Amino acid sequence: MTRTPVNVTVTGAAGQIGYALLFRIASGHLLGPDVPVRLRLLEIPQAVKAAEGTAMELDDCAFPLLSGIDITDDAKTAFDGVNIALLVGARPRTKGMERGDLLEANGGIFKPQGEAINAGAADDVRVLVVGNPANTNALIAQQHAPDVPAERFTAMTRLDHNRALSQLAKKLGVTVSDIKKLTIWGNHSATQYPDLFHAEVNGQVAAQAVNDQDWLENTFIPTVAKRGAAIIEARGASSAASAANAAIDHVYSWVNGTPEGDWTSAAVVSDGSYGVPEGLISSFPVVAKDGRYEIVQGLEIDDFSRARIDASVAELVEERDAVKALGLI
Ligand SMILES: NC(=O)C1=CN([C@@H]2O[C@H](COP(=O)(O)OP(=O)(O)OC[C@H]3O[C@@H](n4cnc5c(N)ncnc54)[C@H](O)[C@@H]3O)[C@@H](O)[C@H]2O)C=CC1
Ligand SMILES: O=C([O-])CC(=O)C(=O)O
Repeated sequence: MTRTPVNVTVTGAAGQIGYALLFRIASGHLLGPDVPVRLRLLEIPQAVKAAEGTAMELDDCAFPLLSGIDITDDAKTAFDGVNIALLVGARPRTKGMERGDLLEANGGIFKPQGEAINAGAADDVRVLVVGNPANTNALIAQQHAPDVPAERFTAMTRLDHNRALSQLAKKLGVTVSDIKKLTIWGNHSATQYPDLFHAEVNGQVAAQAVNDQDWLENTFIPTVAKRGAAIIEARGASSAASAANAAIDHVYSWVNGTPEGDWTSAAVVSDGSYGVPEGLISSFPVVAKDGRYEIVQGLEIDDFSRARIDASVAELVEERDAVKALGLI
């Protein structure tokens, strides 16, 4: 293998998503079957030993594409020369914690990580934030990386997108490959809006193919939007393998492009499209071309969709204002 390895940094590497993610990165699913990778694992000091255990297992897989693993508890070291940064580690909400406390605790993580990316990342760095609240954590990191083009900071709504594909495919008795142009709008939270009015199923508008407004409004949207909580309820732990899978999908699409005639969903920095305030990191329909995510333009938004997009964006504005008030951005 003569190609220079791509430096991939994973934060929260010893966590449950990290465990589901690292083996797939090392086996070539993140970037492609001919791209060697070098892994950097960032953890808090107490979890470095567990990350070392995962690294031992990665060694034991003898992945031909894995050219090395470094483990550190220092953000500067972790992001030095990084090409792909997967920010998974975050402070989970614990009992009695208010939303503001959670935002503040995560500010303490994503501010220094943004600064470290600004200081040392490779010119082509691409950042995906998975750790919740993902959109606002991405905003905090992005705001502390002024030398990195803002478009390189994204947050993950691909899991919501994949969840919506599966729910719709089941309802219509089709396969997920029959569905195109599905969109998740807004925040990765229960206010998100999975949109079937622009989606197509074998060429027909998905909402028409469903032809059941009650299902769309009272079953489909809440099932997708509250799926994270349903998984926690069923599994006793939050989504891990499906979240890792979505992170792989997000980066793979970003680097390798979305198929002609289709798009996907990602939370990207708003340029003001669809009335989403400029600078917010909000989910949109996006195509990936030449290594860039671009917001799909020109979709007509009816009143039903408008109200739901606006509600989710309003929540993002609130989160942004809260982290601003805390001095985190
Ligand atoms: N955007 C999305 O669709 C989804 C997001 N998530 C979020 O992903 C995050 C990770 O989930 P899990 O892996 O299940 O959590 P986990 O608790 O199993 O692992 C998190 C890891 O992050 C580490 N960590 C904490 N602070 C860190 C720091 N400053 N630097 C580096 N590492 C740090 C912890 O030591 C821990 O090992 C959570 O915030 C979760 O809510 C989960 C599922 C889907
Ligand atoms: O809901 C959670 O805490 C985890 C999450 O983000 C998801 O599964 O979508």
